[in-house]
Amino acid sequence: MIYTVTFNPSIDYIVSLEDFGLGTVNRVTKDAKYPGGKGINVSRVLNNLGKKSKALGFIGGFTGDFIEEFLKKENIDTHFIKIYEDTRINVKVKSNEETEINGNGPHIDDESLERLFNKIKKIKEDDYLVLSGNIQNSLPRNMYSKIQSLLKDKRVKVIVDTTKEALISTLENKPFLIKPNIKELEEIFETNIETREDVISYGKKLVAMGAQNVIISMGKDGALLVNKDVILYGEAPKGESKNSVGAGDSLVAGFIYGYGKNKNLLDGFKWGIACGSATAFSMDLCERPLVEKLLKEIKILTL
Ligand SMILES: Nc1ncnc2c1ncn2[C@@H]1O[C@H](COP(=O)(O)OP(=O)(O)OP(=O)(O)O)[C@@H](O)[C@H]1O
Ligand SMILES: O=P(O)(O)OC[C@@]1(O)O[C@H](CO)[C@@H](O)[C@@H]1O
Repeated sequence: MIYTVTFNPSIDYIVSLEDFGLGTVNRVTKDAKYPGGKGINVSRVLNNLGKKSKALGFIGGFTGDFIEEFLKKENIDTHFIKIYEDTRINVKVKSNEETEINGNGPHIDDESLERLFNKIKKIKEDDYLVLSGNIQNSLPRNMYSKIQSLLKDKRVKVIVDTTKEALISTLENKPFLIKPNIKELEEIFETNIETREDVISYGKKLVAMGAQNVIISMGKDGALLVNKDVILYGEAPKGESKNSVGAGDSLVAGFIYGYGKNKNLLDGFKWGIACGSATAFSMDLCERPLVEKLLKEIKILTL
């Protein structure tokens, strides 16, 4: 079974405008609301590919209800812990450029946390666990590392997609996969990344620090996969970008789906890039027919 954990889900309120002006009233031409948060996006893409997962995390208030009902309608298995405060709303402005405004999110009390830990302890050998997205500021930065420790005696494949200390603290427990984008890689190493060689060299450092596999996603420039044996580069297909929100989560979902078929990294990488790009070319998260079409165009090079 694949479990996704979203500590800080959101309603993603997506607004399209002709020109976005600061300090003035902006009128939208189109808007939409989707359940968001990185783990939830992974569960939704897996579902679109025809693969079941269980979505775990914390939701609260009317915004939390919206998310749960939306996911139930899509037939996604949810096991959320209900908390007192409202789930956040993240605003995504699509105009000449994309601008995102992400909320802080609600407080998580100790009892709710304990309830999540108890669910996670039940995860079995050979299951997958996706720990994705921001953890509320009131919680310790090593929260994902603590969760890994709950499973240390089981061979669970842990996938981590988050930022800075929260990500770094998971490396000593040897996650199966981490997926920083370039900006996140720059933040981790407090540096500017200019060339593909830079990306590879920082990817190798993350492997030396404990990650079994590192996929660095690079938007329209595709992605690099680095582990102790190989360096693979996957070119992204060309197309009109409609939405980059969730492209990285789609890559993670595609990877798990493709890898899970024959435990083959190359297949995982191809499916990952196809799903990421299919989401970039869609208004919502990717659907299987476009993913299958793009899959035929993906070229992987061994560097
Ligand atoms: N404009 C684009 N054209 C083609 N493919 C794209 C484009 N943007 C993203 N992709 C695909 O999606 C993958 C993930 O994208 P990206 O690097 O933007 O992830 P991310 O920054 O983690 O996204 P997010 O945080 O919004 O989920 C890329 O590796 C690529 O395959
Ligand atoms: O604030 P976080 O947890 O870092 O990111 C949250 C978020 O931007 O990530 C998803 C896209 O990856 C969106 O659905 C959601 O709004």
